Amino acid sequence: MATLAPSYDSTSRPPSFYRPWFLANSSRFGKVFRTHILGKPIIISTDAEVNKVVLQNADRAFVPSYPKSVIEVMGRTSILQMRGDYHKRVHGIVSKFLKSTPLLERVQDDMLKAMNLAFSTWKHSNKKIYIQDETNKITFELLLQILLGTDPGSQETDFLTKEFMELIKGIICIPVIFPGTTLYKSLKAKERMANLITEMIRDKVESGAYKALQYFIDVLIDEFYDAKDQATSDLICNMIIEMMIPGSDSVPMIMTLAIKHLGDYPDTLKQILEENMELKRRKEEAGESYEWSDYLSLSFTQNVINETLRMANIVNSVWRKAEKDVEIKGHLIPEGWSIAASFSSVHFDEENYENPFEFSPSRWDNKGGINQSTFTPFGGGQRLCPGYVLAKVEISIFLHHFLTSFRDNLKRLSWWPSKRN
Ligand code: HEM
Repeated sequence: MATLAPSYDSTSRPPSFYRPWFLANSSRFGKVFRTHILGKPIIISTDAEVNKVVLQNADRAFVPSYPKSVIEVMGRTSILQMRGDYHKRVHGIVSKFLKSTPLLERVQDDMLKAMNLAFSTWKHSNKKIYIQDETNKITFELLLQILLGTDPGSQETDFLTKEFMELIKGIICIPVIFPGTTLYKSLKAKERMANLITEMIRDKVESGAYKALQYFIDVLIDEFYDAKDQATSDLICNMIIEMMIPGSDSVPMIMTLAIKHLGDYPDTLKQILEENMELKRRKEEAGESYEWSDYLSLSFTQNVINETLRMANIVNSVWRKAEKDVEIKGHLIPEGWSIAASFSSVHFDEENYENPFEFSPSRWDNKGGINQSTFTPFGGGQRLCPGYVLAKVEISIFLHHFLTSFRDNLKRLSWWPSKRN
């Protein structure tokens, strides 16, 4: 019989659960301090209020600043490179699509199908099941469905998944483009993905199928495609591929860590099970099927997700560059300097959270209006993550069905690492 493990085998990364001691204790060094990294002047902020000003002034005083390899892989026409009104327009299009009710309804159906398939495979497997690898597969195939409408298990899905694995290696690497280097191979993989997506765009345009506006590719064709301008097709390809980068690893990481925490804290597991079993009972008694919004109504489950987001810090800081001298709370950020707004530090700061290293979902009880400066797992301001509703819906659906349908198998969970002291 299979055992379930939360984390990873030798082919995937471990969950990003670590204690950023230095950053969490950085107030000892001052909450905003100056340093140099590779000779470049950098200001690191671990102050919630300073971070908030930085986030809210993106594009006016501060512009996003990323390593060269990220810019190469994401592309010069990436949303990260966009500024001003154009960025606002594109961010609005992405955000509207990812939050739309028809999309979330489809996500709930598709996820349920993918999870049922996974459960039946796990039940009959004798191997150890790695939750992170399994959720990676489920959510990446789902993401491809959302972006392009490709079916899980189809040739296109397998091709794009394989090439994406090569592409993602180029995100953090030595930025040298030369045959054989990681970045070169990554960009070649991106080219092969773009060729396939270009064909899909052509088919959609010729058949008019994009007019149904079902998938992200459809929305982008409708907004940007111009048959006389090849650059518009390239732009669409790039936007689709770049969406796979923030959309891929982040959601499975939170699913994995939520499950790991539930295994470590039996009282929390009991409480979340009761809440989810109650919803399942209600649905069965009324003979109703689930709506995507049902999952978000589970308040304790949302507390567990928020607490996991607080501690996991998938995006542990964002980087900006000052376009002019800016003074925040008496700290001068000179023009041309980079500033790293550290979310991890704020999330683990005792001034903001009591016993910050304790996994305690009940700290979110009755926190309807979550503090916008001390809780920023999805960033904020104009660059607030456009995928945050989708992410929360996917995580909530996963937790509900994992806990309720796969309940008898919870005892087969084998944790690594076990609870840290
Ligand atoms: C738990 C899951 C996720 C977390 C924690 C997360 C976190 C973040 C954060 C912190 C930012 C802001 C970066 C900055 O200010 O520079 C961001 C931006 C972004 N995220 Fe997410 N994200 C998640 C899931 C997703 C998903 C599922 C998608 C899409 C399918 C997505 C798409 C994006 C995009 C396109 C941006 C860039 C927005 C812009 O610059 O205007 N994210 N995300």
